[in-house]
Amino acid sequence: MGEGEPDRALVEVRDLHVRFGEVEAVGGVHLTAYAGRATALLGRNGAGKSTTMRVLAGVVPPTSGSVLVAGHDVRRHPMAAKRAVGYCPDVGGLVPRATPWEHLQLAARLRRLPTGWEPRARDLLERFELGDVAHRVTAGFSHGMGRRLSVVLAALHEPQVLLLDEPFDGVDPLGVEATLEVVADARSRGAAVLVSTHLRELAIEACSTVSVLRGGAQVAEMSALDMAGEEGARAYRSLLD
Ligand SMILES: Nc1ncnc2c1ncn2[C@@H]1O[C@H](COP(=O)(O)OP(=O)(O)OP(=O)(O)O)[C@@H](O)[C@H]1O
Repeated sequence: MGEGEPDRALVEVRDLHVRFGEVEAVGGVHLTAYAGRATALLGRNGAGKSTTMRVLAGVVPPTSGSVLVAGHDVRRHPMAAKRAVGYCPDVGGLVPRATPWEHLQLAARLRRLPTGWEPRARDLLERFELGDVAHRVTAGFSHGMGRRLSVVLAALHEPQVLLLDEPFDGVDPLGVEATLEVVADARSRGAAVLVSTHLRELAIEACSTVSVLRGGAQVAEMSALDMAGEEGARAYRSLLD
């Protein structure tokens, strides 16, 4: 892709505020995510992680602040920003009456992927152990199967910016491993990855940087290694109170 040079910022969020009526969901987030790196968003329920992700995915507009995705302002150039992103939402996003293969076909059409995307799609389905259910409607899928398919759909077009909101939630160890591989692959081809999760240990495994949100604002940004072990757990706990 050629975007792999180190230290190239692919996500630049400055003083992001998002209001829903009386509720301030995000109140001053600053965040930079770089090519070839993965950043974890950690924080308690309601800290503003998913809302921040939704703004980056172009699903929710920012109330104020500046948000650049792959150099595109999400307000002024929403389509260009969206094209750069692959997004696994925390909930929803799947059509119950459609099969995984139909989801992939639709994603390929919407993304205008050139012919020849099918082998990668099949490979992703196999890696996430969804090959056997590729032609079964998703209505009967377990929560973890739905999570795995959402990661596959986010990764299919090899986006410059990969946004994974709670990708490990309810996912079994093989699914976790496949997700970690998708994160590693994205990093190695020069994408920036953002992972929102409650699982500190997996955040450390998947990411090099951790950003901690509290009450809609960022309260810390640190190396993932500083979050490791008992000392890291204590440091994280102290940021949540
Ligand atoms: N559409 C909405 N309308 C009203 N309030 C909202 C909306 N979306 C989010 N909020 C509120 O904004 C705050 C931040 O929510 P958000 O989902 O971003 O948090 P989160 O860190 O992802 O939480 P969790 O870990 O529980 O997923 C919460 O108080 C939530 O109730």
